[in-house]
Amino acid sequence: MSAINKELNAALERLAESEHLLVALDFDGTLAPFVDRPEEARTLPAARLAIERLLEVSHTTVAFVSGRAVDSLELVTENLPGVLLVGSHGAEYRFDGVDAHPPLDEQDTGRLHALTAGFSGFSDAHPGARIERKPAGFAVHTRGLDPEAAFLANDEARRIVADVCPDATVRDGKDVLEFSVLDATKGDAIVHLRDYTGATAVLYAGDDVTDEDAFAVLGEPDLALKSGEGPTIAPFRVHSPAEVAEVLDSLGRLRAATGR
Ligand SMILES: O=P(O)(O)OC[C@H]1O[C@H](O[C@H]2O[C@H](CO)[C@@H](O)[C@H](O)[C@H]2O)[C@H](O)[C@@H](O)[C@@H]1O
Repeated sequence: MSAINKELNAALERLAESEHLLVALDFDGTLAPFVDRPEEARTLPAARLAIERLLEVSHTTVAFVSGRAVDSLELVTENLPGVLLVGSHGAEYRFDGVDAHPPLDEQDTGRLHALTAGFSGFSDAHPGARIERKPAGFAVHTRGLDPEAAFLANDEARRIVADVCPDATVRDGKDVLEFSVLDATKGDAIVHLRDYTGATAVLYAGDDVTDEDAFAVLGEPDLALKSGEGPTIAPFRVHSPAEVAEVLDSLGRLRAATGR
């Protein structure tokens, strides 16, 4: 059965007619199924093919908007030329080969050092919990741990941060707890991307709580698509990265059929 119902199909048809379309996509859980080791995640082949087709259509821009550091995002998305990259939940940009790094001032740098020092013995105390470093913070991964070990790791991580950097931005994700000295959001990223590309309409697809910030800045000409379970303000929902790929494929075909 198709993931695209009548209402979603009508919304895609409308979107395909827009003058300049921005297709902005979260990565983990949206384009790529979850795996235990973040560096091993990859875009589903069907999604990659659909994105490559969208990239061939004129007046169409594709962007990946992720919580990952931009280097990690580029690695796991296997360097698709022409795609704009946003990392660290909106704090890092790599557009057309040009990087904009987080503007860490002296105070932020001090807070980042305090966080790093605070977590120095963490991995030894919590075997199996993995630390992923990012330019403005890091993530504590607990995927694969038994629930009690995950609870203890998260509990201690929160306690350390409350002690050494109480005003850090804390994000609770899917088997991951993240800390950052910056507070950029994916909503900021969409505002910036819309401005940079001159897009007249945006499709944003995402699966996690941080994607709600992106959905929140979408308006009448746009389309918000939630992937998977959980509460959302997005009016449309599909159930898996495979279904996101189906939507992207359909959008690409509709857009190409407009003669662009
Ligand atoms: O905004 P996203 O692109 O969805 O990134 C959110 C976080 O995704 C990654 O972690 C998640 O995916 C991992 C690989 O499948 C999985 O092992 C982990 O449990 C998930 O939480 C990434 O490693 C984080 O840095 C991102 O912030």
